[in-house]
Amino acid sequence: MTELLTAAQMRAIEQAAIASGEVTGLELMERAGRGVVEAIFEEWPELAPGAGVAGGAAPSVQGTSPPEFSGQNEDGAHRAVVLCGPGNNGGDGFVVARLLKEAGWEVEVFLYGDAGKLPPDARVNYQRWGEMGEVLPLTPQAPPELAHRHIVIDAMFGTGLARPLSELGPFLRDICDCVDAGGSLMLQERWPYWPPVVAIDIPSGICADSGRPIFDEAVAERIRRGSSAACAAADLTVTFHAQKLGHALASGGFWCGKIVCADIGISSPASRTLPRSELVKMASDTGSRFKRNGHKYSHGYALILSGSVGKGGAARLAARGALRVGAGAVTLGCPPAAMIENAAQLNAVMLRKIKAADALNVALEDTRINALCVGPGMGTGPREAALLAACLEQTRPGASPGRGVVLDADALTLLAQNEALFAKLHAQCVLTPHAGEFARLFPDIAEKLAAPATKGPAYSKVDATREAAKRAGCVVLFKGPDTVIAAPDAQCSINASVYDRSAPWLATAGSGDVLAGFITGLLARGFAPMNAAESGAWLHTECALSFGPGLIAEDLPEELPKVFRALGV
Ligand SMILES: NC(=O)C1=CN([C@@H]2O[C@H](COP(=O)(O)OP(=O)(O)OC[C@H]3O[C@@H](n4cnc5c(N)ncnc54)[C@H](OP(=O)(O)O)[C@@H]3O)[C@@H](O)[C@H]2O)[C@@H](O)CC1
Ligand SMILES: [K+]
Repeated sequence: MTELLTAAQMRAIEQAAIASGEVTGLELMERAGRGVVEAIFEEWPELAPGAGVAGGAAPSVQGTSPPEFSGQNEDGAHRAVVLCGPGNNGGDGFVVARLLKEAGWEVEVFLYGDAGKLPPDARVNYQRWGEMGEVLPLTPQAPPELAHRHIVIDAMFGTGLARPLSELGPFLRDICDCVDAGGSLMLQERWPYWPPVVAIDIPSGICADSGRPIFDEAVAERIRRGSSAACAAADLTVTFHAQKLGHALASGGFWCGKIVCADIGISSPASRTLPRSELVKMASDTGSRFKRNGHKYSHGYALILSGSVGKGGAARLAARGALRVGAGAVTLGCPPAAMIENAAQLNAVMLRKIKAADALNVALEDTRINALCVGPGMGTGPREAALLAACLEQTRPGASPGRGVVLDADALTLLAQNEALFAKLHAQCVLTPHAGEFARLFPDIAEKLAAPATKGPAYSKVDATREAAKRAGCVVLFKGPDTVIAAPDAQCSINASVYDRSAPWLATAGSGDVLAGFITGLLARGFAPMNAAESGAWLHTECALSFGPGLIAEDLPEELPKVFRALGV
């Protein structure tokens, strides 16, 4: 997990740096533009000065001839189109145009908006560029030619996007087409028709706080007809200082392509999110550190409630996850009829008959049990509702011993159906809904999140999860490729499986049950609910990355020892 900022936080950091005299806005813009150019040359070394493409043919692929068009003008220069917008994102674009021109490129610059209204720093860079080349108007009626160029720079809108880019939609479609068509091709193969698109800060049209494209009904209709796009896709996005929420949430990761964060030399207040090093430390705590001495029960004891005959797989996966993550002992509590089935499948996990709520209360007289997991494969009948009520009662803050409880799957369905149960939620609980479960539990919040984003900053998954956590009075882990974890006091983390942490194979049956087990095991180890949820989610992704494609849920707990070893535990 890395520190992610909102657009407002980034502006505040920038303003503080300027106010302290550390740097001027103009210097920041220069560094931003330089960061973009450096990232381009790093990503495509064949475009870097002295790489041998300029003045010669485009590099060939595996000894084959270069494409008919090699992309250079008659002087052999590389060619770039820079699309600038009316704010400081456009200002960055003018810097990039100047730096590329200084590197010998042929650069065409277009401005969307009125040059007279550019903010001061952008205007200075507009004027500096004006001494080197012309600026043409970017109009939807006469969009610039993108083919036969080496790079397209999207500097139209960044963190200041406030409204839908309605009239630019058809042109954005062309940009998306470049990215779509070129996606699987090597750079030299995509030329001359599909130049790579480099977005400055964030692809234009994407809200930096939510990762959602901002569009209105008119654009939505045009998108449905295929004649428009809501935002400009990118092959490479270069952002500054720190990634923004919109790079990780919703479809942000998809539209950004690859992301690079350029250092523009400003210091900022300490991170309020959990850095990776902290998680590594916490992950280490789940392994050897707490196990240097003591006995199994001093490492935590988890009780996982299971469903009836034939429904025990989910709870068994959770139990295995809890044990592997480091709980000293794990018991699976199941209806008597399911004992034989579970006994045939389990060894290290212990078994106990729990027919109904009274049996659960007896089981919980064992004060060594300090974490519970309720819901995976459990069922949603009256027995299960009573079990859930008993669990909530037995884990309430102040009860002795202190216990944490993970509520997943069928427990979430029961909570959605039963207001009285929902009202019993408390600070020791962790809810782990996927999108469907979240919508059943918090329909009004889900509706807000699903409503089209028509202005920025748009309502985000972070907003939704925070609101849900506050209402429920407990930690909510809202699953997805952009998992968001929030506590009632508004603490929030994102565990996004995007970019180099992308693990689409994690979307496999039973994977959520293992996650519930990981969190339960960490609660048993004494982690606070928020830390247990954050670390569980992070380890879950690490296991998926470590295993790779082909992963099934059973593999996740078995991968943990390898992940711990890699962490130096
Ligand atoms: N913060 C930092 O540290 C650094 C920031 N830097 C850079 O600054 C960027 C942020 O600049 P920014 O604030 O000027 O916002 P930006 O995205 O250029 O757009 C604002 C303009 O767009 C307009 N507008 C909005 N929506 C519109 C629409 N739908 N259709 C039409 N117009 C629309 C809006 O108009 P208004 O709403 O004011 O009427 C305003 O004119 C940031 O992303 C980064 O690239 C770097 O230089 C280095 C350090
Ligand atoms: K942009």
